Amino acid sequence: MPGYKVCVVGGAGGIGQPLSMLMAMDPNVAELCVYDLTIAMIPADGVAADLGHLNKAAKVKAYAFDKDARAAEVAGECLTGCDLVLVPAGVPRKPGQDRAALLNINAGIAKNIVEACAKFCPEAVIALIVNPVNSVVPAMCELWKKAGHDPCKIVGVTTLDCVRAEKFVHEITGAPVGDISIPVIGGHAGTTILPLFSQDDRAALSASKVTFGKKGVETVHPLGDLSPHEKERLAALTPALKDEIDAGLEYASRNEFAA
Ligand SMILES: NC(=O)C1=CN([C@@H]2O[C@H](COP(=O)(O)OP(=O)(O)OC[C@H]3O[C@@H](n4cnc5c(N)ncnc54)[C@H](O)[C@@H]3O)[C@@H](O)[C@H]2O)C=CC1
Ligand SMILES: O=C([O-])CC(=O)C(=O)O
Repeated sequence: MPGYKVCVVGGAGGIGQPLSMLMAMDPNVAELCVYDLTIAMIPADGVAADLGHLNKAAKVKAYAFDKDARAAEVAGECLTGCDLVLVPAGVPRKPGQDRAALLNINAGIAKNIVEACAKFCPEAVIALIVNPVNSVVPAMCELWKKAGHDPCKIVGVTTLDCVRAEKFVHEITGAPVGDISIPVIGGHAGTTILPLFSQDDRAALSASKVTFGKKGVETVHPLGDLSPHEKERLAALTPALKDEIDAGLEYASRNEFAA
């Protein structure tokens, strides 16, 4: 087994806890860091203690930092040597709010963490779950590039959209869930989420249009054939997606990692 070191930042939160459990159960993971704030509703220490009792190989450790601390100053032990940093740290939206409203606060949280990754684990793949994914990912990629690092290491996580599309198709068609494979393109926000139902090949393949390798994203695959309806939806969503990417780039133009 490869024996990877993984950190889940926001690891005591709603997404972070089950994600940390999945990581602790993965035989590829030798070391798991559950990183959160000292003010977190559930203490990182408790999450790590419970996960550390799973009869799995991963060694689990907790890190909790003050909300005003700079990760680049305090998170050295936690991040050094990480192969993968998963980031569900951030504020979730409230009913009626859209994901874009979270940009300023969550980009600040992501920047604090990604800046520390640039210092302590610049070779790690950094997977951003924090919303709005469509803006936070381009923002962090730009800042990462400005700091001289390879932007193929920064990815957004939207697997949830594939999982949902596959479940809905299963519920409607009754086809076995394991046989359904629906790629989803367009990003992770309201109308920009475009499931390509026409490409369901019933072939239990990964729904992803991206191939990962040691360097992060190694191949971005073409979209393949789209049905007329999908082409129409893609044309309609592109301006919204572009605006969200531009909002991220605009954030990056006003900010940089602290020296
Ligand atoms: N990409 C996707 O598919 C999805 C993204 N999300 C996004 O993930 C984020 C987290 O959602 P939930 O887990 O439901 O929220 P939550 O509030 O339950 O958990 C967030 C955790 O992040 C921690 N945190 C906040 N600031 C931090 C910082 N500076 N450093 C370290 N930890 C920090 C909090 O203490 C908390 O434990 C939200 O932005 C949400 O919109 C949620 C679901 C799916
Ligand atoms: O809806 C949200 O705010 C959280 C999220 O991204 C999702 O569940 O798809």
